[in-house]
Amino acid sequence: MSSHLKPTMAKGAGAGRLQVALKPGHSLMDWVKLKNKKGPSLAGSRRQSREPITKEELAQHKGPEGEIWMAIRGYVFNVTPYLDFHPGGRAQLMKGAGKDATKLFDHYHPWVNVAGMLDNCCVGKLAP
Ligand code: HEM
Repeated sequence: MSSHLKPTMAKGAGAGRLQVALKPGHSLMDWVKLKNKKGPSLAGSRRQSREPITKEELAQHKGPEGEIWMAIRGYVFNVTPYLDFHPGGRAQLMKGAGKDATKLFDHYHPWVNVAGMLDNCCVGKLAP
C-alpha cells in the first residue's frame, strides 16, 4: 500500500470507528437541504432568543420527551432535528443532551463546523 493511502484507511473501515449507518435520506447533503429550507427556524420552542440560556434551562432539555438541547462553544443548539443525521449516531449525540458538550464534541471531531451545520438550530448564547 502506498503511504499516502494510510490516513484514509485508518479513518475508514478500521477498528475504533464509531460511525453508524444513517437511514436513507439522512446524509450530510440531506441535512444541509433541510436546514437551509425556507420556513421557520429549527431552533424549536424558544426561537433564537436574545436572552442567554442558563445551565438550569439547558438541563431541562435532555429528553426523553421534548426537545434535546446541547451547548457547544458558548452557544445552545436544539439538536432534535439533527439526531437522525448525526454520523456518529443518536446514542453518541445524546451523551451531550442538556449539557455543555464542548469537550465531548472536541474529543471526537474538533474539525466539525458546528456553527455552520447547526446555524438554523441555534437557540441562543449559553449564559456565562
Ligand atoms: C455529545 C456530542 C457528540 C458526540 C459524543 C459525538 C460523537 C461522534 C462520533 C463518535 C462520531 C464518529 C466518529 C468516527 O468517524 O469514528 C461523530 C461523527 C460526526 N459528528 Fe458527532 N458527536 C457529537 C456532537 C455532534 C454535533 C452537535 C454535530 C453537529 C455539527 C456533530 C457532527 C458530526 C459529524 C459531521 C461527524 C462526521 C465527522 C467526520 O467523518 O469527519 N457531532 N460524532
